[in-house]
Amino acid sequence: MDFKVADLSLADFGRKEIRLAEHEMPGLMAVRKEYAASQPLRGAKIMGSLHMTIQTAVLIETLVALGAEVRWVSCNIFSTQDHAAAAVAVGPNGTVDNPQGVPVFAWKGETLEEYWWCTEQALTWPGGEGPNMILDDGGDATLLVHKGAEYEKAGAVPSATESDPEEWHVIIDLLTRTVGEEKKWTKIAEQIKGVTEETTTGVHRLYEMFKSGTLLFPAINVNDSVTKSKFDNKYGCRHSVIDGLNRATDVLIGGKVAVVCGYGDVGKGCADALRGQGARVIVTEIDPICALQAAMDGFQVTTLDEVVGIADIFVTTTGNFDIITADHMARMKHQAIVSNIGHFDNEIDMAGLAKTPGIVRNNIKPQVDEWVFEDGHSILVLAEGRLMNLGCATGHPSFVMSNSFTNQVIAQIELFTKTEEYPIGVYTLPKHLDEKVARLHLDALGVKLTTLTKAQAEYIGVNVEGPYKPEHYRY
Ligand SMILES: O=C(Nc1ccc2nc(N3CCOCC3)sc2c1)c1ccc(CN2C(=O)C=NC2=O)cc1
Repeated sequence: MDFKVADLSLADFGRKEIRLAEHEMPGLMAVRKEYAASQPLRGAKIMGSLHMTIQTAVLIETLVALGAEVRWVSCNIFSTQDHAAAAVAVGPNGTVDNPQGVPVFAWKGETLEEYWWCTEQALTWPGGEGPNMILDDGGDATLLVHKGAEYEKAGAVPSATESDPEEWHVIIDLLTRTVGEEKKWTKIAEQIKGVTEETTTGVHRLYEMFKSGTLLFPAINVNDSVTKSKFDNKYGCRHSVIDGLNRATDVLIGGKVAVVCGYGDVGKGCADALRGQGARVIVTEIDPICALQAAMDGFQVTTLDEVVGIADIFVTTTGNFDIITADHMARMKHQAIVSNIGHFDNEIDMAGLAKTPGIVRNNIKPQVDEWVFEDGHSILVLAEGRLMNLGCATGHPSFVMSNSFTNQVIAQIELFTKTEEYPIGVYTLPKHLDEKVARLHLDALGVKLTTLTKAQAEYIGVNVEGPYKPEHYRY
């Protein structure tokens, strides 16, 4: 059994939390049942690069239940939950003294060198062969295979592009050590039937590679399934923005003024949650359609400059940068709370804040800093301006991840069993499979669907069993 985790003795704790998470991940448990007999992933050798959390452990063990061999790493050096990694390595039938689980190479707080070493380990089966499927989040596994093959083809160090990670030299060092006569990476790339990609960052990289003609195998863009991104963004953040605020500050949200910057799916979820806690929510927006939606949903919509001095809580959700500047923060109320839950870490100008004359940073506890201005007033910044639902809480809850990960399993089955239907390119799942993911979650919420009559179906031009909407439909 090859694996590398922080502490195998955490496996029992991890196993208990995996068992609880399974109850909250009905989509994954349903596909285990549906495909138990047919074993559609028999023969699949899946390398996964996705945050090694309790929820991901349920995904991994679902892939195994469908017949796959799996090797796993986390796609972020900080995101591993060590008890989840330990439980995956030991497995449901193993023991700490006799691990019988999945080879996993992940621990919280990896160095960049360790991170890429883990990725290479998970891409290398005993005997030197590689995977025939990749399950990626952010595209690092796909990147390493492509750069290795490029290196071997050119016989020279591949060039970095702007979407390549800043630790480019680490990758080159690894490749220089591993490329060779046996064309390790070329053979790995040739064996891969396809990759399924979880997030926008990885999807962007895939479209770039396809556009430049360098994509070596087909890809399914899981991110753009409605039952993935809409649920992550709206329902995941609706849950976790409150979780993050409470764990970080225990501040009473009711009666306070909360500003939500951005009214996309993330902003909609956050505004709804904060209003639910009794806050008076004010929205800022650049887009007239989103602004009109916010107004029609009963929120005041104005500029940050107008309200920066009266608000108690700020949440940025825009996916843009410098939304809250150092000047904004200097003008905020004493002990205003500033947080970001948008897609990247640069929505709050932390560098500008740190350069403010006379500013003093008091760390209150991990992920909570008080920044004291010269005039004596202070603000509380969460997670150093990074994603507060991950830094201060545990990200999206299991039920939301069940939607995302059921898309992943269905996409893996689709690409592995129907490879010939997917020439090199980047695809989204057909709508009937997106609808299938939703169907698999309805029983757990007590939903009873209504059935169209044949006449009604003909009337609106759909099949009784769906799909029910045109491709361009916006839910
Ligand atoms: O990124 C994730 N997590 C994470 C956790 C801690 C952390 N600490 C950091 N630092 C930065 C430097 O200073 C030290 C602290 S960065 C960081 C990131 C993450 C994303 C999606 C899911 C998906 N998911 C699940 O699997 C279950 N719920 C989810 O949302 C998980 C983790």
